Amino acid sequence: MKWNWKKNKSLPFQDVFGPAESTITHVTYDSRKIQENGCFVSIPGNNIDGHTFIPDAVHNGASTVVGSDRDTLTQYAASFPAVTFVLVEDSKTAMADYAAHLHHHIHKKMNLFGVTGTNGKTTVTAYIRSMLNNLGEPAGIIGTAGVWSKKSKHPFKPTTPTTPEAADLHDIFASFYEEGTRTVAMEATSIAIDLKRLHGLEFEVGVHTNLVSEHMEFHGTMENYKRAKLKLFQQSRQAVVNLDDDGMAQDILNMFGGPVWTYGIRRSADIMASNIRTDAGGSSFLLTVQGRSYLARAPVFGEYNISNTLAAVGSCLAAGYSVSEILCSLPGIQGAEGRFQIVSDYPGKQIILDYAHTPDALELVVETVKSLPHKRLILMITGIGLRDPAKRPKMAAAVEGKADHIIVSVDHPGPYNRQRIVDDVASGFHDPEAENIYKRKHREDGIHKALSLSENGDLIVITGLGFGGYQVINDQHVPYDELEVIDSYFQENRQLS
Ligand SMILES: CC(=O)N[C@H]1[C@@H](OP(=O)(O)OP(=O)(O)OC[C@H]2O[C@@H](n3ccc(=O)[nH]c3=O)[C@H](O)[C@@H]2O)O[C@H](CO)[C@@H](O)[C@@H]1O[C@H](C)C(=O)N[C@@H](C)C(=O)N[C@H](CCC(=O)O)C(=O)O
Ligand SMILES: Nc1ncnc2c1ncn2[C@@H]1O[C@H](COP(=O)(O)OP(=O)(O)OP(=O)(O)O)[C@@H](O)[C@H]1O
Repeated sequence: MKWNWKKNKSLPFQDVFGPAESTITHVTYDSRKIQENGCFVSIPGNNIDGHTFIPDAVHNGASTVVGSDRDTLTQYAASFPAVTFVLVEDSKTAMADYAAHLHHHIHKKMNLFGVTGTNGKTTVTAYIRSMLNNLGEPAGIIGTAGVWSKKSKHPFKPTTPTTPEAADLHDIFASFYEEGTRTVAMEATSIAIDLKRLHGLEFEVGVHTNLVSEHMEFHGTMENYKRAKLKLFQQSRQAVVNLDDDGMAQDILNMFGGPVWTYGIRRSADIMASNIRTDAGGSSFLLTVQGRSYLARAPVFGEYNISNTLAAVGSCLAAGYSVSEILCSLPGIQGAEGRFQIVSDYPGKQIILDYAHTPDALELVVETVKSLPHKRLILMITGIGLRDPAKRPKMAAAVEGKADHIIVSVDHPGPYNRQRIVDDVASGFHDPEAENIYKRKHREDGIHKALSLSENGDLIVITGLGFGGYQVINDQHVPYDELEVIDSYFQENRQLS
């Protein structure tokens, strides 16, 4: 696409140096991804200033370089006269605007659901996707579980854990649109919102799950964290709000002017669930929508997943589906990988994998599994190197005395000392040296230890960040496959002491 920077008034910028016209085939923030006729957006990062990589980007074929540092751009414009240099006030918002322009603002033709909240985002997006697909509306998801169109997993290589950078998002929307997936349920994390990855998007529905303390290492205070999440609702036409949540439900209701569907189990709301009964195949419950009740069934476990189901029901109601259509789609609802995933490949072993990585999430999972038949409960919990260290001992406190054996291990150590992370978690137990507590510095060893402790009839519950395809070790994304790790135990029948 040829861009004439001076003539096209819809492209915001402050100044242009070099040729006023440039050909652009892709927009990216990473010089290593630049190819012929790429538009490189230099972003001042946490580690290094993206302006440093301008020569690399030009060498790799950039026709256009965007940045916010006037002096640097004018210097490079003199060295590379064939390249267009575009000065902007804010590189991140410019990147979102330019990526949208490159793809002819296709996002405006798409039906976007944005899900925010501390816990449950991935699950709710997966539920919405499966319900809409069951209802005949091709829907995809974008989030921690990866990028899935209606058909299959997208070959997108993530550079962020959950919500991709704006340039990547617009590429994904374009490829979804091309293959006929016009509806997307995506996770809208507070960090992504603060870092303007969602700049310019308009959501048909903004969905809220809950707000408890998380990501303090980024936001610093709960107020900042909440403020970031609230911004999603400034970009949404309708809202789905969990009234059971004390963290931010009322704040959304106070600020939001559009149509709202509220949901809740403990508090009166537009959409409610009661009389919840769980069996080996899932849960049955009374679904009440605006005062009328219906018998509903869904293959989900635990009250929190009923709550997540209500969020998905609210999203489908907001999208215009009737209650009877929704009731038909509920039995086909599907969760995301690793979210209360039951592994039934190994006879005699009952294994449940769950992404719980906050103290609250951990408590809920343990409460839920306790209602399933079992002899002993063997539980693995983790401390996350790359997240707020203050949370680590709280993970132990959340489960103390609630399992027969507890294994403490590590997720995403990053550059941090593994032993320190394990010890930080264990310090939350009254007696960190108790004989039913085992410390393992590597997730793989923790899982093998849990399996080696188990006998027939025991329930093995492995929690933490085992899904996503990698673990961050130092500054490397090292490939990691949870199911392979489990399988290797049975292949080797290894017994760790
Ligand atoms: C805090 C944060 O969001 N960091 C993201 C940010 O990294 P950074 O600011 O450290 O980047 P940097 O290393 O200083 O580099 C600066 C710029 O130079 C560029 N560069 C760098 C090297 C090079 O050779 N060429 C080049 O052009 C980089 O692409 C970048 O644009 O830009 C990188 C490139 O996109 C991201 O990979 C990185 O996400 C890291 C991996 C991360 O962990 N992000 C987390 C905090 C995050 O975003 N999490 C949220 C919430 C998760 C959840 O709760 O579920 C999420 O939405 O994922
Ligand atoms: N509605 C909920 N309330 C509380 N806890 C929940 C809820 N839904 C899920 N959880 C717990 O949180 C864990 C993570 O769930 P999920 O991946 O859906 O959340 P998330 O918000 O996407 O988290 P992340 O952004 O960190 O990936 C689950 O495995 C479960 O233990």
